[in-house]
Amino acid sequence: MLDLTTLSFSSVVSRAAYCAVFLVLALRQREKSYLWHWLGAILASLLGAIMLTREPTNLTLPMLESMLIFTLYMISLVLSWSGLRRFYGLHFHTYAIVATIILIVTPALACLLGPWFNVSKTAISSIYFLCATAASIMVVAEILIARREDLWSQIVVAVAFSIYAMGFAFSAGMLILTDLQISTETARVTIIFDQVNSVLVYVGYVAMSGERANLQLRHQADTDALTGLFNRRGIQHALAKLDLKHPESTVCVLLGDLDHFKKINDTLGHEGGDAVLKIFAKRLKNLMRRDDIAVRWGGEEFLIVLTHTTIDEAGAFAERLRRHIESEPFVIASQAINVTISIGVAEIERPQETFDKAIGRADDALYQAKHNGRNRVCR
Ligand SMILES: Nc1nc2c(ncn2[C@@H]2O[C@H](COP(=O)(O)OP(=O)(O)OP(=O)(O)O)[C@@H](O)[C@H]2O)c(=O)[nH]1
Repeated sequence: MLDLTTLSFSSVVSRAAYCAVFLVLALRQREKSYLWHWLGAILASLLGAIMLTREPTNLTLPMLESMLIFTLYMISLVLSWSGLRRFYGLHFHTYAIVATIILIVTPALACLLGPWFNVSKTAISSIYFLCATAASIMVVAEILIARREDLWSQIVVAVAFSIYAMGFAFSAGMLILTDLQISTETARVTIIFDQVNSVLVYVGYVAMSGERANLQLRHQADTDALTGLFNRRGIQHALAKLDLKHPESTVCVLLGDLDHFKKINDTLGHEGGDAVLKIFAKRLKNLMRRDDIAVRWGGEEFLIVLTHTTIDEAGAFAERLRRHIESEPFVIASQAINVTISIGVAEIERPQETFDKAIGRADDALYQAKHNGRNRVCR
């Protein structure tokens, strides 16, 4: 069986190692403020763990040292929470700041004032455990209730803090309701529990950061930087996500090409042409439903995939888009420019026809539209 000193020592060493990892991460990505919060959280708990190596049950320590340890652990929990808020890009409301200050200060005040009012060390510890429970619940709520991002790794952190919350609540309950004294055995279990759980938390943070960076990279690789629409690579991923399993569901493709774009470039310059492309993409997105897919297919050519849409509905959509572009001039650097679009429409003959073939037919229809005088829709 491992003795308390060895367990406390390993707790300090593992926290020191995580500090080193987070320091490197934070220094490499200084703009990511959440990494600094989490580094602070680990540092505070490292200092707390160092202080506890002297007396892991924290019962015979002088009150001032106990106060410091409780404060450090509360700071660590609060920084975990604030780091999460920064991670999700959220600001701190005044009520949340007040709540966190209360959580940090309460156990410290209990340590300071407790002896004056003959409050036992056990009761003071239970106040700390109650505050720690509240802080852990705040972290879990931040992740689970808000569900701001679809990251699997955040579930690891939420589970770890749920276990912390239950552990803290259990400890507070035991201290309040029973005569339980913090024995060597209790301290041993607590340190092992904390050791395992803290690994889940810190590895979870690193995984959250990595998972999000991965998703962002994939998003960038799939997206056209100028318009924010999918690029040719992205459509493969977008199509894979679509529910096309039902053979009855009709899918249509539209291929649109802005008319005389070369002239627009000649008039406004390349940057002006870029601005036209951006505005067009914005207007297109405003007309689309959630499941529709828009792709920048080439320079001024756009592919639109409409699911659960018949060819008549797709034709009507194309006509609506054409009129919307024609009717409202594009304003570029205070200059109003009339823009028109030609669109070819085709329905994918499912299940035998491939997307490429249907796009080929939409391209033929687009050619027809250009050939017939532009600013029109052809099937
Ligand atoms: N500003 C800008 N221009 C682009 C971009 N990609 C392609 N172009 C320009 O778009 C123009 C396309 O010209 P064309 O293919 O001749 O077609 P068009 O002038 O639109 O004529 P029609 O399609 O026949 O109506 C070319 O001048 C390209 O340089 C881009 O990302 N930004």
